[in-house]
Amino acid sequence: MQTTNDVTFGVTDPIFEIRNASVTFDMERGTSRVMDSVDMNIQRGEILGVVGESGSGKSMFASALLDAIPDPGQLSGEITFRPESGEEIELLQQSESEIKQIRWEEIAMVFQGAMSSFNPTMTIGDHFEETLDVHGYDVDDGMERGRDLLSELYLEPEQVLHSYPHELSGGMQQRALLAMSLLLDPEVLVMDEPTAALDLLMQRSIIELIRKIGQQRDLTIVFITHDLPLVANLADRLGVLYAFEFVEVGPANDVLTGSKHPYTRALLNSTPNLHTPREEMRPIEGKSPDPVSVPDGCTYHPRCPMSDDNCVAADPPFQAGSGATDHQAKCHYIDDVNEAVPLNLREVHNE
Ligand SMILES: Nc1ncnc2c1ncn2[C@@H]1O[C@H](COP(=O)(O)OP(=O)(O)OP(=O)(O)O)[C@@H](O)[C@H]1O
Repeated sequence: MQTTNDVTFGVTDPIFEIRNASVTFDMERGTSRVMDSVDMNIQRGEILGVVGESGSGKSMFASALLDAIPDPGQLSGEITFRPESGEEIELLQQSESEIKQIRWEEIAMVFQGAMSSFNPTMTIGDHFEETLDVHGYDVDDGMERGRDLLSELYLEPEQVLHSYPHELSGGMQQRALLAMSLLLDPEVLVMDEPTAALDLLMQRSIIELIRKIGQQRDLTIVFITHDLPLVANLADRLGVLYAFEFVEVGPANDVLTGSKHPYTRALLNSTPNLHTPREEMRPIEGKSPDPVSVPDGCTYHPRCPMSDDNCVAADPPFQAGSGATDHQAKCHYIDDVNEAVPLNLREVHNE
């Protein structure tokens, strides 16, 4: 068994290095720790899929990458952003105005439900112009770029720019938001459930567009979802969140076909095949932990069929087993997991 403190996860050119990042909220009933000492490296140009159940901390992770945790949450630790050119930036040491500049210009974010990101009284064109203007970009050049982006996303530029958000379908709104997020040519796109409100067909077509645009523009994409089948066909690497921390990280194919953590395997087993619509996925047994009182030792032990006294007593470090260190899981028993939690997926592949 290879225990490793190597939390680079084999990433050779990190655009983000996240170390010991935690988010806490002081609540009446105690401190709620909704991100728990997270270490993660993100490779420049990759698509990192972040998956986990509802409430596992996915949105907190997304917000942390922009130092945009909602008040009164407290974000601590180190988040180093290494742009392609220029000096590395310690995100948590930037002033509010410096962070505002980095957001959209370097790191853009697309959330679920485009409607909440658009002002209903402004046309899409007004939004584009305002974004360019606020960031001091040349509006004419920027609008030209905006038109190109809309075309690349199979939208009719003039029609969309002159429309109010409610005049567009959900899929068109989400693509217009995607174009707006790329208007200032960011290096990183953080997407938090960007397709959740759309029907399956539209989700698939937007995923294809995200993949194409990411490749063309050397974008680094962090794609956050509770929908494993959706991200399985998109991500280069997967990070699986459970109880506010990553429990497994690795190349997407390795995680999908040879997952090392019993939680990931339960998640995969709740997905009959990776092309199944979400309606057919089964929830996994047990309840996810309350962030005010996460279990001692391995946080998954109350739900884990493999757990023993050791799991109650000691929080496992990341382990690579006999495999490469780019695929690791936080479990004491990664060498036994194949037998203890067999995968029942009929079809697992990452196209
Ligand atoms: N403003 C807040 N104050 C206190 N706790 C919060 C706040 N926002 C979220 N949380 C808690 O933080 C934890 C993680 O939430 P987060 O939204 O990151 O989960 P998630 O995995 O994105 O879930 P979902 O898939 O449902 O969006 C949850 O327990 C949630 O209740």
